[in-house]
Amino acid sequence: MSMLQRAKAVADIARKTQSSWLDALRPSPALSDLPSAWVFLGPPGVGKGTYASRMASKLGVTHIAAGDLVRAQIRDRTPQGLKIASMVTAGDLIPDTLVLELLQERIDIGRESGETGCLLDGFPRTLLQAEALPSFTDVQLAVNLSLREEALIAKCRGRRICGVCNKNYNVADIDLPSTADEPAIQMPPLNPPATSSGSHSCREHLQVRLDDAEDTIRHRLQVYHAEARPIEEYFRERGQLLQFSITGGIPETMPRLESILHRHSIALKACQQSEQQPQLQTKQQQHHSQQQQSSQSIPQRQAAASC
Ligand SMILES: Nc1ncnc2c1ncn2[C@@H]1O[C@H](COP(=O)(O)OP(=O)(O)O)[C@@H](O)[C@H]1O
Repeated sequence: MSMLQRAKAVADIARKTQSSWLDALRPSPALSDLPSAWVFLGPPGVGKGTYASRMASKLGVTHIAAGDLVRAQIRDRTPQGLKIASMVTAGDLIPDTLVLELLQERIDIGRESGETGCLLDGFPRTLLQAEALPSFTDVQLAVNLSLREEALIAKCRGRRICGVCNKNYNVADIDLPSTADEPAIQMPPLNPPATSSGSHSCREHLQVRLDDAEDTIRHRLQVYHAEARPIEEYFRERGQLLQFSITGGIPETMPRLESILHRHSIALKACQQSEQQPQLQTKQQQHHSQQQQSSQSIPQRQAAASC
């Protein structure tokens, strides 16, 4: 085999391995005709949008950010947008009925264009929203991101958005030592590229969100803490809650998140398959699978619990 042939063979194997890895990672096909969904929970500034959007583009599924749907209404000065602008600027939540309407509309448009799965971020934010979610998506997993409070505030203050393409950047350079109860955190800034990629240079269009003023950030965190517990409980009771603590920047966090989601997805798919053939499982097999479950990781056990 020539050097070139060998290189091609290696590249082929790498491509196949990568695509089967991605296939396993993708949200499972929904059991109903609703789109399957993973939701990304967590406080303002934790990086829900960053990780959900990167994960979605990696998996080829849609990323839907509730905050973007809300801001589009304000930007387009729709009747709803005019009603909610001051609530958003003050850091308050907008009414459940309105956010549910916006999400339902977005999911319907996606279904018409053939979308079968999505990663949601910034939704649900109240228990009522969590309870309403199964009427329009097949929720399979809730990834609950967490990060030290000082880092959350620094990240919200450092957030910059490109006014042209809506891409998120962050100028905060976070380096917090560990404390008795908290891990050290190191997060370098995420600056826009120095050169323009395509039609514009993000560097020239960076904007600060009105609700990223320090007082408003603290208020948003209070609002988050007031609503978060019951939502986490809701998903925990269903075996769908996956806790994920962030301690570093994107290059360190993304592979860790991918690998935990990968394990979770495999377990969930195995679970769905066994659900489709429950009658084939003998008592002996059940005993064997119980033994295996006790050595699974937390997400695998959660997935098993949810099936
Ligand atoms: N699910 C939701 N329910 C109610 N209000 C929402 C929801 N999602 C977004 N909003 C409104 O949009 C604002 C911005 O949301 P988002 O972009 O997700 O920011 P962050 O997660 O940084 O607070 C929120 O402070 C709130 O006013």
